[in-house]
Amino acid sequence: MTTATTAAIAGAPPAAVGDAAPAAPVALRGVGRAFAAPDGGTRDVLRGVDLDIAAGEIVAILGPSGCGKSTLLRIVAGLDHPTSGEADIDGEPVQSYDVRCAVGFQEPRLLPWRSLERNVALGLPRGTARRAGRAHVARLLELVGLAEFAGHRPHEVSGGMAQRASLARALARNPEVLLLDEPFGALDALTRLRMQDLLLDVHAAEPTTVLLVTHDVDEALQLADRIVLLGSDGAAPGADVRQTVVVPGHRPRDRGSAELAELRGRLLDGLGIDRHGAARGIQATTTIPHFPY
Ligand SMILES: Nc1ncnc2c1ncn2[C@@H]1O[C@H](COP(=O)(O)OP(=O)(O)OP(=O)(O)O)[C@@H](O)[C@H]1O
Repeated sequence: MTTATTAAIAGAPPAAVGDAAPAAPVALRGVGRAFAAPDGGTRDVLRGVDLDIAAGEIVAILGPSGCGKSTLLRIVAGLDHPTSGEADIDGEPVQSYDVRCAVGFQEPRLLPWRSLERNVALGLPRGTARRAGRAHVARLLELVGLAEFAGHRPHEVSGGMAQRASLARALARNPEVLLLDEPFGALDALTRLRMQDLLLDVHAAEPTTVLLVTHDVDEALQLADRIVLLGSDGAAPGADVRQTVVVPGHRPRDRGSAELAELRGRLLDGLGIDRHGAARGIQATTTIPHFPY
């Protein structure tokens, strides 16, 4: 067990700020989640999800819209709870609002009246000494290329810069597990590519475990060690792991490689998307269709 985990469980002070980010393995064992349905019954969204993520691994989750990707991420973060099964981090069950995790969303969710620097500082573990906290925030702003904009407020910077500040805020916690829910989904195509490269730089500097939900097959191929396809077998309601794909090659990968293009095709097939479009009246695209309940 890492120092930070021990601290979280025992209520002891967190690991010193500025330590290399720890990384912990994540295990999902038979995770199911049902929600109340309008007819008074329940509706299975996830069922029997089994997944092991190694410490420091980047795993991308792909699946049709509404299949339960965000729900799975929330369960790992302790923001939601499974109806069956369990989620563990470093062999210990996830707790409510688990302090071992940090979550990044599609929108930066920065406080508009605070400077970027003070927004990033919000992510520091409770009880961080002021001077150590300042130094850590400065290092993170440097890492995400915002050192010169530390004093700017969110409305004074671009959407991509705000999202970088949001990533720095998530990292400020020194998370063992970084959970990213479509973190670049709202950005323009070019900024999105830059952010993907930045995430790889950040991961090289702070090799934490990353679980990334994305709708973008190419993004998953560029960033992940493994891609997990969530979906339903059609026989029973609810989604589980349909396929796990190891992405070949070292990061950063050649976005134009034939090997990745072939894998992209296979993933699109797995998602039920016709890559040539016309045959089934669907546009060939990397955008993923809605989950059929
Ligand atoms: N708190 C809740 N109460 C009831 N239903 C919920 C709740 N949270 C999620 N759901 C339902 O669970 C299903 C899965 O939602 P979730 O957001 O996890 O899917 P997703 O795969 O992330 O979707 P998308 O790709 O569109 O973001 C949806 O049908 C959603 O309406």
